Amino acid sequence: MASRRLRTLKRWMKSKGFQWSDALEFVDTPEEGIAVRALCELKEGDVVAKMPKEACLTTKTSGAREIIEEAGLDGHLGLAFAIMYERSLGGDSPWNGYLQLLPYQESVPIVWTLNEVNELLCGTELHQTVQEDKALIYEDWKENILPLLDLAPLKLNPKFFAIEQYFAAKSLISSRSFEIDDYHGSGMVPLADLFNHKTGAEDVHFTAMSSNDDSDSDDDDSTNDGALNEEVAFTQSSSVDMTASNIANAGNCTASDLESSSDSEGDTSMLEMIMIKDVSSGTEVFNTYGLLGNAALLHRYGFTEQDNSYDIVNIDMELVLQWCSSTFSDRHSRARVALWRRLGYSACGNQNSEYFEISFDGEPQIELLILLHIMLLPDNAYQKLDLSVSVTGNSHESNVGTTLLNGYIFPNKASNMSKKSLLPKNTCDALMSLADMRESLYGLNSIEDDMEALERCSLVRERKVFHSLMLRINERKILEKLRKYASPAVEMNKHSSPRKKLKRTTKKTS
Ligand SMILES: C[S@@+](CC[C@H](N)C(=O)[O-])C[C@H]1O[C@@H](n2cnc3c(N)ncnc32)[C@H](O)[C@@H]1O
Repeated sequence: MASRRLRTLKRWMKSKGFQWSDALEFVDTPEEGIAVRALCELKEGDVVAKMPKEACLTTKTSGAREIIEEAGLDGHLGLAFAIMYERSLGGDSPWNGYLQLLPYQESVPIVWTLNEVNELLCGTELHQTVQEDKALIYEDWKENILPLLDLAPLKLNPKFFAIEQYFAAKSLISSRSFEIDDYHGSGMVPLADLFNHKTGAEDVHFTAMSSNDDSDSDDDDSTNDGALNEEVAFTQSSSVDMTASNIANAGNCTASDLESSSDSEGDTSMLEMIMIKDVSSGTEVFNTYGLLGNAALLHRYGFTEQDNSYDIVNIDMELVLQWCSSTFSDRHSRARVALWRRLGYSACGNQNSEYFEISFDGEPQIELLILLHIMLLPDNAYQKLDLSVSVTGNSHESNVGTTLLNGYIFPNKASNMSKKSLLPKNTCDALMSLADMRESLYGLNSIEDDMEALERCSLVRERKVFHSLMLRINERKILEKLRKYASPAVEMNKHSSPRKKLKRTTKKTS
């Protein structure tokens, strides 16, 4: 039996022209919220849900459109204002039936208190990012939203536009919004946002047909007529309106396919959820929010996954320089870093925040290995290399997948060969030191303490503690693997996996 809030949502969706397969069931539990389940077998290619763009909550459809446009509130700032505005209308909002189902906020770290952020995220990839996010979000609100509350003709009720409401709206956007099209930008897509996420094992995809004609926007350069824009960031499906013409055998719960927009001559007014694999009866139907590590999942969606192979740990350039300063003079370190750069190497990030990635397998980025190696070169070897770079330029990469630096061979970026087997001992020692320094950022608790704490922790009652422990522990396990990688005693797997192309996803801003 569906919960009252789900029944209200379904009535609202029907009244707005949403369609969903009767083979989908929405399940609402107090512990886990809403999930979507297959009531019978679903087949790859089935269109299981259709959502009218006009019924999505966007800066174009909201009653606040004029205010948003006049105030120049772009992107997510405008969408957050639209959410606060529609919430302020209560029962008078056209989205009331949808808004009543949403949580007040999603428990993502931007809505945690600063104390919680400092305590729970200390040392993790998210700590600094979330501190910065909180400050930036506050500034955005103060600069753009607060002044609107003083404009009498707008008659905005300050209660619904306070900083807490802004943070809450931002948390809903980060965890539930979709990129709709060039005209609407990102928006809240009812029904699509009921599906939970599974990394790399999703069942449905969210698709949006680019609309060129339903727009009065002046950017006429959207050339992808009828092209399917696949949104990799989550989504789900919902059940079909029984009146949909192409539902077969609904009474017997045979999965029915809604007419796809791509079949119906590029109907750009509808968004769709399409099955990308067969799903058997009784199982949950998952979307994907992207191939994300735990830091990014917690940051945007408020949860983590056990054994997430997209996890990474970063070692900041600052930490590397700190290690250098404990062994070498500043002059030495600066000269070696400069040579490393002249050889054409760089770290991830930008000049203000450079970092090196350690993959889920504990493998450091090759650029870090080369920097450490150059840092540790004896003076005469350094001078020889420096001279040869001055004479021949930075032609240090050969074509055969390796780089030869003063007698040591390093694999090139694209190369697959094991890096460890080629590492000089002093580079391994430096890696060990860096692993220890990175580990110390987590504070006094050992990884064993964290694991015990996780065992005692209730996912339902202590969600923030649970997911932050999961993040910490998995990051620390990567550092353990880095130590193994750098340890001369352990024979490494010579067929190490190719580095996954991972970005530092935690730097995202909503
Ligand atoms: C788009 S909503 C999905 C529907 C949501 N379960 C609800 O109750 O409305 C995204 C949110 O669902 C939850 N969620 C999604 N996938 C999850 C997963 N694999 N594990 C835990 N929570 C998940 C997170 O709270 C996330 O912010």
